Parts: sequence; C-alpha cells; structure tokens
Amino acid sequence: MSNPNVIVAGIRGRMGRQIARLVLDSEKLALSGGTVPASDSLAGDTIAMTDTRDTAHDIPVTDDLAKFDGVPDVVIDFTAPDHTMSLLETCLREKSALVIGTTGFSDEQEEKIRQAAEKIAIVKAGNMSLGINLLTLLVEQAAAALGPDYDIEIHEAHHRHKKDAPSGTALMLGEAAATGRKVSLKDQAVYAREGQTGVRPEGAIGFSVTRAGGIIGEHEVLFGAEEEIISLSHKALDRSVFARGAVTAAGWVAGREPGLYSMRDVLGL
Ligand SMILES: NC(=O)C1=CN([C@@H]2O[C@H](COP(=O)(O)OP(=O)(O)OC[C@H]3O[C@@H](n4cnc5c(N)ncnc54)[C@H](OP(=O)(O)O)[C@@H]3O)[C@@H](O)[C@H]2O)C=CC1
Ligand SMILES: O=C(O)C1=N[C@H](C(=O)O)C[C@H](O)C1
Repeated sequence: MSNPNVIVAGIRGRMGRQIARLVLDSEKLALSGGTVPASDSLAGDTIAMTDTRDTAHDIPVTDDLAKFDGVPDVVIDFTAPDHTMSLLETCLREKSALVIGTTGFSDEQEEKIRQAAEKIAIVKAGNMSLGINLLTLLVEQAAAALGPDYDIEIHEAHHRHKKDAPSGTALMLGEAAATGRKVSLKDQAVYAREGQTGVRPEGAIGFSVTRAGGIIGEHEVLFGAEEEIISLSHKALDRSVFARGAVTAAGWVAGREPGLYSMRDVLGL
C-alpha cells in the first residue's frame, strides 16, 4: 500500500515550511502539495523544496484545496480560521482527514469543526507539543487537588506576528483547569482587566498576554493562595516541537474513523 498523501495548507508560513520539510523526509507519508493565498505569486505553480538527502522536489501549490488533482488522505492546516473553514468544506466532500493546528476560531467556527468531525477524522490541538499536552494533565490534577483557595492565572507570551489572543494553548490550559475544578471555562474566564475592576471574583480563571519580538511560545499556570504559589510552566525553544507533533498526528489520523481527536489521543496520554 502506498503512503498516505498529505497536503500542507499555508505551506509558505512559519509552521507550514517546517511541516512540509518533515513530510518530505518522512518514510511513512508523501507530500503531494500545499496551499498559499490567492495573492501569492506561486499560486497555481510549484514550489521548489529539497529534502534532507538534498534531493530536489517541485511541490504543486494552489490557493484552493479543491483545485488539486487527486484526493488528499490528510490535510495539515496551520493557517488562519477563514482558510480552515474552506479546507473543512473540501475535506468533507473528499472524505480527507484533517489536522488542525490553527488557533483563534469563533464559537461558530468551533461548532462547524465539531459537526464536520461527525463525518471525517479531525485532530485539533492549539498546541501539538508533547510538553504542553502533558501539562494539560498536570493542570487538571492540580486544579482538582487545590480547590478554590488557589486563584488560577494563566499567562502566555508570543512573538509580535501572532494574530490571536489568548493563545490556543492558553485556552487549552484554561479548559484543563476548568475541568479539574468541575466548572465551565466560559463562566469563569476573565480575559481583560482595566480601571476599577473590583476585587477578584471567586473562582475566576484569569488570562494575561505578552506580545514581543520573536518569543516562540511561553505558558504559565499559576495557583496562588495567601501563603504559597504553585507555578506550572512550559517554554517552546523551537517551532520544530509543534511541527513534529503535527506530522505524528497526520500519520495517526490517516484512515481513521470520523471523530474529533486531541493530541492527547494521538500521544496516548
Ligand atoms: N497548534 C500548534 O501547535 C501551533 C499552532 N500555530 C497556529 O498556526 C497558525 C499559523 O501560525 P504561523 O505558521 O506562525 O503563521 P504564518 O502567518 O507564518 O503562516 C500562516 C500561513 O498561512 C497562509 N494563509 C493565510 N490565509 C491563507 C489562505 N486563505 N490560503 C492559503 N494560505 C493562507 C499565510 O500566507 P500569508 O502570510 O501570505 O498571508 C501564511 O503563509 C496560527 O493560528 C498559530 O496560532 C502555530 C504554531 C504551533
Ligand atoms: O502562533 C504561534 O506561534 C503559536 N500558536 C499556538 C497557540 O496559539 O497557542 C501554539 C504555540 O504556542 C505557537
């Protein structure tokens, strides 16, 4: 049987470039194309790439997944929410599996993804690293053990180019804390503070955000009581940690039953 063929959406982006290279080098997956915005001069053409053995490849790129000849087994998406929605439609039509790393979806877009996962296999995670996915387990445990005397604050820091806030990872960590506390994140989240805020609402899960320079991704979950502070944190040192996770997810999801899977499912955590 031939290797599952993969299309990398946003193939010229910070993540897309790294993921495409890893797929090219993979012995279990085949890179069959990539997407770029319609404004990109390479749309409808090919992009020259070399693998680690220095073999040259011309990879077809289009602005629309539906324009490729043949059906992708898996699409890997690290782009922007509107493009993800267009990929979702084509994946539903072609029954392709989808790995979604893109963050910053509206509630309505999240619902469309949930509905699509009734018909196709989707892995979705705001962070594809082993470290963060392990951290979500630890945060859930800590939140369950520590109880409401410990105020939960989540801080994230990213590079100046990031377009959404709080990060998808911060939201995953918030969901984990809420699950541990058996509350809904929607009810407890405090995303902004300014002026006469009043005292901290009991049970709030607070978020704060830094955007500066080239920070790849830093997250801290703090549990603060009157007498002590516990802090669980993660720092990404290289984007390859996300790219490797995405390629692992692509190999795992190819040919799988419909469903909305997490990186914890992929990693067996
Ligand atoms: N889950 C995870 O582990 C991680 C998730 N991310 C998320 O992935 C996303 C991308 O991040 P990053 O790679 O840093 O961002 P980039 O801006 O570097 O890459 C996104 C790419 O998608 C392209 N793109 C945008 N719209 C379209 C479209 N309509 N059709 C085709 N291509 C399109 C962009 O093109 P152009 O630049 O020309 O607009 C760009 O090349 C973000 O949402 C980020 O939060 C990032 C890292 C890890
Ligand atoms: O935009 C990024 O860069 C990142 N985005 C993801 C997020 O929103 O959490 C994951 C990672 O932290 C890098």
